[in-house]
Amino acid sequence: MDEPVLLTGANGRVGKAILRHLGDSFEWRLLDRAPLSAARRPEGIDEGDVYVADVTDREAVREAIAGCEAVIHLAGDPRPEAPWDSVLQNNIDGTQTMFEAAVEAGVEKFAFASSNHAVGAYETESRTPEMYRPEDDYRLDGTELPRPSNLYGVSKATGEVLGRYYHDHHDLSVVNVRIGNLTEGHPPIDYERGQAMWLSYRDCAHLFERCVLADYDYEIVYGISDNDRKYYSIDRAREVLGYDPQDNSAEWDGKEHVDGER
Ligand SMILES: NC(=O)C1=CN([C@@H]2O[C@H](COP(=O)(O)OP(=O)(O)OC[C@H]3O[C@@H](n4cnc5c(N)ncnc54)[C@H](O)[C@@H]3O)[C@@H](O)[C@H]2O)C=CC1
Ligand SMILES: O=C1O[C@H](COP(=O)(O)O)[C@@H](O)[C@H](O)[C@H]1O
Repeated sequence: MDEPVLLTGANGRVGKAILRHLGDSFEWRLLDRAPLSAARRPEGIDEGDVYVADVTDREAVREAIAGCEAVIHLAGDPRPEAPWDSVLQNNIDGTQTMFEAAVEAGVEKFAFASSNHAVGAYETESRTPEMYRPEDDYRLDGTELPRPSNLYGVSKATGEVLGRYYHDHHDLSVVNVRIGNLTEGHPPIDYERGQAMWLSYRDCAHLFERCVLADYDYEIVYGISDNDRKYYSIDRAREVLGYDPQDNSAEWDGKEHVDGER
C-alpha cells in the first residue's frame, strides 16, 4: 500500500491495538475528535497527519481523507447501551459521511468496525449458555441477517448496509468486521460469552492489516481470535482476507500480556 491509510477513532481501544502492532506498516492519517497523546502516536507520524475532528464534519473529513487509498473506520459510540441520539449522530451519520468522502476521494478499500451487537439477538434463551461452550457447534458465519441486541447494534447493522450501498453504486471495496470482545492482555475473566468472542490485540491488528492488503468486493466477517469456544465462524476471514489468528482464549496462562503481545 503506497498511499496513506486513514484510521478514524485512532484514540480508542481498537485504534490502540492497531497502532501498537502496525504503527510502522502503513503511512497513517489519524483522526479522532479527542486529541491523540504523543505517546500513542507512532514514530514518524507528524502533526500534519493527525486530525482532531468529528466524523460528522464533512469538510474536516474531506481534508483528512484526501489522497488516502484505504480507510479503517472505527470512530463512533461503542457503548451497547448508547442512546439513539448518539448512535444516530456518531455511528450512522458519521459512517455515511465517511463513506461519501471515501468515494469522493477515490479510496479503494473501506474497513468498517461493526459489532457482535449487530447479531446479538441470535443468542436466544434456548441457545445460551450452551452456544458459548467449546463442544457446541452453532456458528454464525456472516451470511445471516442482522438481529441487533440494542440500538447500538442497529447502528452497526446500518453501517453494514451503508457499505453495501457504497459498494454496489460506487464500486468501493468494503469489509465489515463484526468485532467480538477486544480485551487487552488476556481474555475476559468469568465471562463465557466474552471468552467465546475474545479478540486479542495482536489478532485485531493483524485482521485490520489484512483488511487493508487483501482484495475483496463486499464482505462481512467476524473479528475474534481462534478461540476453542466460539459461535462465530472465522472461515470467511481466513479465506477472503488471509486472516491467521494466533490467540485462543482457552490457552490463557493466567498472566497479563502487554507490550507487543496479545
Ligand atoms: N472494543 C470492542 O470490543 C469493540 C469495538 N467495536 C467498535 O469498534 C470501534 C472502536 O471501538 P473502541 O476502540 O472500543 O471504542 P473507544 O471508545 O475506545 O474508541 C472510539 C474512539 O472514537 C472516537 N469518536 C467517537 N465518536 C466520534 C466522532 N463522532 N468523531 C470522531 N471521533 C469519534 C472517540 O474519541 C474514541 O477515541 C467502535 O465503532 C465500536 O463500536 C465493535 C465491537 C467490539
Ligand atoms: O460492540 C461492542 O462489543 C463489546 C463486547 O460486548 P459485551 O456485550 O460483551 O460488552 C463491548 O465491550 C464494546 O464496548 C462494544 O463496542
